[in-house]
Amino acid sequence: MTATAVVGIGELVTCDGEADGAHPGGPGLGLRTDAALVVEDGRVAWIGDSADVPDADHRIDLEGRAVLPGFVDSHSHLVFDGDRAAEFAARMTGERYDGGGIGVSVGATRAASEHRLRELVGRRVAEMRAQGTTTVEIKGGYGLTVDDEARSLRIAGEFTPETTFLGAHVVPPEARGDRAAYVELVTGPMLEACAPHARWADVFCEPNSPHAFTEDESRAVLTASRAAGLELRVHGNQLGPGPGVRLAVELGAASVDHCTFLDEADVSALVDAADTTIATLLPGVEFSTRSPYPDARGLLDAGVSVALATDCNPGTCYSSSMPFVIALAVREMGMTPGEAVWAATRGSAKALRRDDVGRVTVGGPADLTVLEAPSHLHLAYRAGVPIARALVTRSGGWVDSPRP
Ligand SMILES: N=CN[C@@H](CCC(=O)O)C(=O)O
Ligand SMILES: [Zn+2]
Repeated sequence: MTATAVVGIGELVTCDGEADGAHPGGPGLGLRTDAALVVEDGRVAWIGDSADVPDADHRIDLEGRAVLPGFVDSHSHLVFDGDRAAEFAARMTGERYDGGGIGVSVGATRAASEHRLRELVGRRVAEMRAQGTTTVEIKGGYGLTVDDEARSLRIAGEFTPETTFLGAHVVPPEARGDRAAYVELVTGPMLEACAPHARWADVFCEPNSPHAFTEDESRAVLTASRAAGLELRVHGNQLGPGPGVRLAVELGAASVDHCTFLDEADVSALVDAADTTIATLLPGVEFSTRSPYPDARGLLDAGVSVALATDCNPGTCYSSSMPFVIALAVREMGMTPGEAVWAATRGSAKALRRDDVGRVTVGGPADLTVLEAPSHLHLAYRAGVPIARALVTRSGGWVDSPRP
């Protein structure tokens, strides 16, 4: 067994401390200054003051830098080919997003070779890790045939155990004449082919898009997926008010993502379900679609469990950066820097029903992010500056990344 002492940590954020308001009614940021930890075979073996650190085989002196739990990005769509930058540019001059561009990515993804898709996903995952993300969820959803969805999930599974079946992303162009037949395909042969490669099932439940799925269609996909052994997550209330949040809570989904347009009943459903269903906010989407931001402040004050993720995808947010998301959460959604860090680590881990990642704890994996800065406040303060990187990672099959 090899032990590495990491000393000189100016600020250690464990997200495993006494309640301090970083999360409604839950553990707090657990801040320690002048801290050290010992890592043995990829796990945290000791946490304490730098002055008390035990002997170890190796020693890394971080010279006052801050250390956080590795970011947990619980919502991404990394398996795609094609470019939709022109769609983004059109939105910046007033075009509305309605999900129609997903068909463009579907065409390019179907046409790509397996080798190329694997390379694209690998590059995107590396980009995430270089910005401090150590756990990632990856959805399919740009294949939309039995074979193309199974292929996407097989590739995603090479990078993470958190893979999500999203055959119900949109109704593909060739199926538009018969939506019911497409839902039957998704709940039948496509689910059967994909379930062995997925932990989760998701659906784009959105009555405000002609391309996405109604409440009844979404319920059919989610209940069939649950019966096939998958756990549930939902894209809900992204483009306008709708049934997504209530459906997610009714079915005990782990997370309902976007939550941009909520009414009082949605918020109270999320408060009641705070231990089960996390509201995952994706402010990079509002940035990239020029939409109003979700009311994170109101949700936290009401007692909703909130997570943050990138939603990295070619349409609504082609950013893989959790630090960018944290900066938006602080600047645009009224979250404190501490709340935003908690939501991007422990909160996002909860959205994946993971208790091992998203916190720094003795016995847990040494999935750590180190900042080129003395405190977590700098993530929002130095927006756009690449100060975060993964230090040591083990979860999801990722390997060690070098010390800074
Ligand atoms: N809304 C559904 N899916 C993605 C967008 C996908 C796309 O436009 O390519 C999202 O989470 O925003
Ligand atoms: Zn999404």
